[in-house]
Amino acid sequence: MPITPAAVRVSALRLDRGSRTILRDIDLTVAQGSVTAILGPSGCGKSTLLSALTGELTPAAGSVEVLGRPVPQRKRALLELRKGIGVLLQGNGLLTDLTAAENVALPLRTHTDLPAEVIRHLVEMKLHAVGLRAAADLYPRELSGGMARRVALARALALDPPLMLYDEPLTGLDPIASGVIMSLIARLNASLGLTSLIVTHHVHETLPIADRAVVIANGGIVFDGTPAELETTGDPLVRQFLKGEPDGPIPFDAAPRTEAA
Ligand SMILES: Nc1ncnc2c1ncn2[C@@H]1O[C@H](COP(=O)(O)OP(=O)(O)OP(=O)(O)O)[C@@H](O)[C@H]1O
Repeated sequence: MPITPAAVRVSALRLDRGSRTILRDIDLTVAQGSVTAILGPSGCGKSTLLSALTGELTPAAGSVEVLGRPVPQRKRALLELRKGIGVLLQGNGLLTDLTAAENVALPLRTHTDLPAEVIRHLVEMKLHAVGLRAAADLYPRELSGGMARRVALARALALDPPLMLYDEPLTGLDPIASGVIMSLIARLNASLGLTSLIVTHHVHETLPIADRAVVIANGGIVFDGTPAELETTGDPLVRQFLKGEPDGPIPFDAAPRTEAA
């Protein structure tokens, strides 16, 4: 059987912010084609882990490989790698004076030399993929929260990245819009052959579409398994997180603080 390279391979990783160690001893291999939920209490370092994958944050120790190669330090090589990573942030980041179509076209205009007609066609395809072809000429202020998130998703997909990173994709959305976004993430992952990492607090909305759940707490990975294993784990720390209980092994009112070595 051919061995498929991992989409992400993190080994003995330590990430510091200033003099503080946020995460240590992180080992994580993400199979191509999978959907992984990265869960954990506020401030545990989920977004920090994503910053190491995009090369925004340089590891204090250990290694990070994305799409089969080490995350480079050099700016040019990093920009090249980032074209292969689609990022959807909770703030959407849509430019308010551009229409939905113009927002989706932006990465294509910036990073390719494609003729305007081809870009127009690609933008139509991306908006169609998120069910918003009819909204092409609307401005962000004319979109609902869920629609704006879908436009941002279409824009993140503009350059056909094989890896998608979602940072809190459901923040600010009502349950119906949340359901639409989650099923869209699952459908796009399957139909476009992507690999998706979803950082989220929304455990119950995310687990149904995830192949794997990783829980981060107290500076490291405290659970790594299938959603079914997560639901039945007896680990008190993980159970406390799942039930949202304030008292237990996770200090919910404070991020883990360990001084860098
Ligand atoms: N740019 C930064 N500079 C300094 N400290 C930072 C920076 N970004 C994050 N931190 C700190 O790193 C820790 C982890 O933050 P991070 O945003 O990764 O957590 P998170 O798990 O994604 O939290 P949340 O779920 O609330 O978004 C926090 O204590 C935060 O204050």
